[in-house]
Amino acid sequence: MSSRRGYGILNWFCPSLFFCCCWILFNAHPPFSGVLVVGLRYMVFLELFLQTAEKHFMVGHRVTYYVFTDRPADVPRVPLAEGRQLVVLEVRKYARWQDVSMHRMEMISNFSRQRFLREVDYLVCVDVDMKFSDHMGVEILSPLFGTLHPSFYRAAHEDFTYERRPRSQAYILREEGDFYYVGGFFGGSVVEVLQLTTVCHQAMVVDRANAIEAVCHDESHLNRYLLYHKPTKVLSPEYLWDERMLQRPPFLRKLRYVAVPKNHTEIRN
Ligand SMILES: CC(=O)N[C@H]1[C@@H](OP(=O)(O)OP(=O)(O)OC[C@H]2O[C@@H](n3ccc(=O)[nH]c3=O)[C@H](O)[C@@H]2O)O[C@H](CO)[C@H](O)[C@@H]1O
Ligand SMILES: [Mn+2]
Repeated sequence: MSSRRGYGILNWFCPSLFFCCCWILFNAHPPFSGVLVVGLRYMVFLELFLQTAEKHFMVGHRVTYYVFTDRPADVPRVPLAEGRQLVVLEVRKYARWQDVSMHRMEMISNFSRQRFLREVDYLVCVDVDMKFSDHMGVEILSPLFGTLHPSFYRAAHEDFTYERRPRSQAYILREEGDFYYVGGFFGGSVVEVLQLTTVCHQAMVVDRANAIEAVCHDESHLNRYLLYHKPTKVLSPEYLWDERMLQRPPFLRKLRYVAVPKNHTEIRN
């Protein structure tokens, strides 16, 4: 693997307020990672996210966590290993959780152009309401990678929850589709992530103008993009799992990044 400046992970979360966060990893071959935390309620996830990332994520590499948030003062101080740093990037908030989630594409696109292109080689974009629970290293890195959604890795493509209304820019025909990718874990080189997030954001702008919102929001647009721009690596659901919703099948020996239980109604409203 050759990389000039780093790998990156982006993870985000935001509830009623807007807060987001990213990470960057710098090393001889540095990665970058990012998280979005918008809103006070999603801020409760950030500490465990950072603590477990320090334990499992790109250990031994130089990492920058970019935290996008509307509440910079509330970002927890978590001790970071040498060569790892946290950068807080202030962003605006949106009233609806769906808008917070969808606007991640716009934020990553803008910050990629403004600074990530210069600062890191790879971006990893992840949900913040999660924790790392096993090793996650440079094996995930590739020019463009997506992750199989843990609820759909065994499903037939006709049953994927793709957007099926032709009026939406995220529309996918019944007979099309390779995989159903999860919205909470994707990434790649900064150039590829810039392209992906720009296209997805523009598609959401068109949808809004046409008064339609894709069924799974940014995840629907991510799926449409990855159908026509094939990822160079597809990660198994080991890389994003939800133990509350799903029983771990015996062939999945490790769960590396798992959902932290949350009360959806309470946290989102
Ligand atoms: C694991 C998984 O399947 N994740 C996807 C799923 O999200 P979830 O159903 O897990 O939604 P969620 O509540 O985690 O929201 C997605 C993310 O947006 C951020 N956030 C959201 C609201 C808010 O007020 N503040 C805030 O910071 C935060 O980083 C959060 O993790 O569906 C969403 C779209 O419907 C996105 O595609 C998510 O990536
Ligand atoms: Mn989530």
